[in-house]
Amino acid sequence: MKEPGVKELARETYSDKFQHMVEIGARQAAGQIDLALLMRASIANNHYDVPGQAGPLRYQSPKLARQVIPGRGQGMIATADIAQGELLICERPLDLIRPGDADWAYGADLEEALTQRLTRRSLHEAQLIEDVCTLFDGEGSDGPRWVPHPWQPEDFAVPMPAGAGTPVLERRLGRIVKHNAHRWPGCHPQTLTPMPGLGLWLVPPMVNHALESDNRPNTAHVFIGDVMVFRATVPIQKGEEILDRYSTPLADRFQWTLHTLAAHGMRDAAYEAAAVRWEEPLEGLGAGAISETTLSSSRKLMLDSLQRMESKEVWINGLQTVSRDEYQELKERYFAAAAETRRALQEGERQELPLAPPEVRCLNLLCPLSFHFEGRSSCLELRAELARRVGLARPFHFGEVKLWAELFDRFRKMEEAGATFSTEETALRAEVDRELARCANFWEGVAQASEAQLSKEEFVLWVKGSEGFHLMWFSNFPLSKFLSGPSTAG
Ligand SMILES: C[S@@+](CC[C@H](N)C(=O)[O-])C[C@H]1O[C@@H](n2cnc3c(N)ncnc32)[C@H](O)[C@@H]1O
Repeated sequence: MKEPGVKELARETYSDKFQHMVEIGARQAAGQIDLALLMRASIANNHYDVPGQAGPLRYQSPKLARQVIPGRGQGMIATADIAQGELLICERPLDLIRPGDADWAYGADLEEALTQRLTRRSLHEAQLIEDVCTLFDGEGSDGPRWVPHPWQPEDFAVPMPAGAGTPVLERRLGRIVKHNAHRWPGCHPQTLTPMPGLGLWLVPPMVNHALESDNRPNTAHVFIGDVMVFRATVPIQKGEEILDRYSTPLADRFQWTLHTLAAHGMRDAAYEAAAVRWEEPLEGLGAGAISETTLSSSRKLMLDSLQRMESKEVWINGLQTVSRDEYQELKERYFAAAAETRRALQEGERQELPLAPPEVRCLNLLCPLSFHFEGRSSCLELRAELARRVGLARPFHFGEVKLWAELFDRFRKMEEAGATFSTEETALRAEVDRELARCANFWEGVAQASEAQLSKEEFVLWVKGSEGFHLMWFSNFPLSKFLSGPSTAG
């Protein structure tokens, strides 16, 4: 008689639910993960996590392999060509500290709290600690560095990791957390105030950081509840390294990124040189790279105008400290500099950052100023410009997704409140719809909108639940003022 396979055995022996789990497991092992289902499940669970029935979720594409990369420890290499949009990693955390947990507190040292948790768990969870100890601990030797005690027949429990419960293991776990833990974008369920957590995943930390000299990252990630998902943002050829970036394209100071890198023991000469070019001091980092090039004249003009505006401390002293002429000048100079960047990107030149922190500051400042001087239409346009620039710099990054989703939400709320739209606003709304659909199709994993399972509204609900909308002035500007504010005439 033929031995039953796992599925048959499950069907005959266990409940329907167990069989369902086995089938989900089989599908997920092959990468057939229903991302729309996960997004819906995460919405239903208040974005906290996805229910266990959604599957075991430790998927790593068979086209990825760990390899030693000179100067970088280990990294992930493509062992076959990968198409844009392919799912690379989909995984639940090994551990995650979230708001509401006993050891979470606003402003608490979450790295320390996570280390303490892992130390406690190391006393009785050998598999967990074996997994954790495959991660980079900052000391340079490659590969797994934990050896279990050999099991003896007289042992009455599973083998404990060598050194479990000792300060030596605790210190090592601390180093592993420092180098591999990931900020988790949580928010208060009612107020949507950001309340980040900190987690440790197994496969995502194998992805190294793309330095400026590496070209742009070829992957991006999002969180669906507690699940971390990576997709290829461009086609990746066999042999290429999979690279993300440990920094946000929305950083409005070079320092942000430089400190993130420093925390990882890394420096990026090209990025430091860009900071020098854009006249930001490299505080606390010692001598940085010397920039051999200077800013192009259009960027220099934009920077001069921005610095003049910033010296007025507009965020403290109010928008009225800026004259209409000064506003117009900054806007024109921004668009002249941006046109140069777009041209260079189209021609494949990479002399300047695709989005520099002063440009982010400039757009963040122009957004309220445009409302003040020109009205709603212009303000929406400048917010969309930020989304476009983030999309150019880091396509499909969650920052881009969030900006389009927020604009979609804003337009919908304006419509619900009875707003009528100008011709420009109608055209902009169509662009927002298209861009949001592009982002949603990418993360849901469908080729075109007609195959999507989630409506745009559901997608936005998922995006909003993960961290909320909270980026600068626009996010906090009340809808009512947008309905009754300055007319769209200049
Ligand atoms: C999350 S781990 C990445 C995997 C790690 N390379 C390994 O061997 O397991 C992060 C650490 O990898 C190293 N790393 C990542 N990207 C790098 C890069 N572009 N250049 C040098 N080191 C890098 C840094 O030491 C960083 O703290």
